[in-house]
Amino acid sequence: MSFFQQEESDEYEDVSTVMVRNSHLDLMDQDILYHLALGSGSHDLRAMFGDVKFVCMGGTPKRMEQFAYKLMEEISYKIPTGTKLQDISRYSYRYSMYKVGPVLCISHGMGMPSVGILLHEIIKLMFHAKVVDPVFFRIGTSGGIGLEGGTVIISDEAVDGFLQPHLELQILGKLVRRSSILDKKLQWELKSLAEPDDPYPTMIGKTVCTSDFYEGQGRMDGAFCDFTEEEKMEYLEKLKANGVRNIEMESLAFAALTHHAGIKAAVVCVTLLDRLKGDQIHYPKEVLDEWQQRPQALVCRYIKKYLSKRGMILNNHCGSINVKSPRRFKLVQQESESYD
Ligand SMILES: O=P(O)(O)O[C@@H]1C[C@H](O)[C@@H](CO)O1
Ligand SMILES: O=c1cc[nH]c(=O)[nH]1
Repeated sequence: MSFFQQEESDEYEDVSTVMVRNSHLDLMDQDILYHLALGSGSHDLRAMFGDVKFVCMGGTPKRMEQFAYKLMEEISYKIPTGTKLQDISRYSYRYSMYKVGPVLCISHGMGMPSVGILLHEIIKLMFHAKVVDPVFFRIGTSGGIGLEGGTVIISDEAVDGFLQPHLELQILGKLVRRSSILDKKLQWELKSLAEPDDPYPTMIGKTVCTSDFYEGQGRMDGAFCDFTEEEKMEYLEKLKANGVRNIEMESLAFAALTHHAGIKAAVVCVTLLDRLKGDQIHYPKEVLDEWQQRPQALVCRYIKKYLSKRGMILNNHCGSINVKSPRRFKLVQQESESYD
């Protein structure tokens, strides 16, 4: 029996809207989500985003646009002929955001400061829109530890370079720690969706999150390097011995901030190389593009399964859904531009 069969739908029953932990927001007459080019005064956030169930984030605008179109196909979400998905945050010139029925697909840029700013604003967006129990995913890339390129890792824990499971923030000149906890059950549900035919392994493991791609990840090919090959290998072997499967740059902030907001979240990354064998990412673009789609495929299966189980897979015309569904997905007005 699969995980999904064992855990019947009550595990997913909607129970609460997203809460922010900031009483000051109540005193503001409007909240400008500056980096999203949205605001509670300028937009009807409830009407635009009230039906969101999943928020998917990844580094680049292109990946997230590609993911949005993949989802469209998978959940039969239609937009008017001759139009294309609109980048809702295009006027921020920071992040890109696409909405496909109940799924938001957003680029988060590189590193924890970038994903942290985005999470503050997306969590507030969920709050203003009165979104009920959303699930957040990061679909990313990473360096493998003793694993070949193309391996999919579902993070069971996000830790820093000292292997500590918390995010350290400097707030008002003081160090504040937030636990970087990810939802265990969600990890196993995702793992259960890896198919025997997938031509690559999918595994659960610990993820190290660093503040830098080069020296911070023990690379010797940056502009600077003050350590030896032996010191580098000693560190990477230590990570391996401690159950670390991959290294990337966002999971710690992603896990800590979603956990602080009480949001269920998962990090799914593909490895682009084995860091025990080298530093440079030398695979052809086509190979890397295909690898990047692997975490997307897993998350897509999860979303599809969730929606199918509730009779929420969309019908064949714009934004409508089955009558069984308790909520209606909204079609954010799409641009009247033809596909490129
Ligand atoms: O989601 P992405 O592919 O951006 O994640 C990793 C971590 C850094 O943002 C970036 C470094 O190349 O890739
Ligand atoms: O080695 C890698 C590859 C992708 N992203 C990272 O942060 N590190």
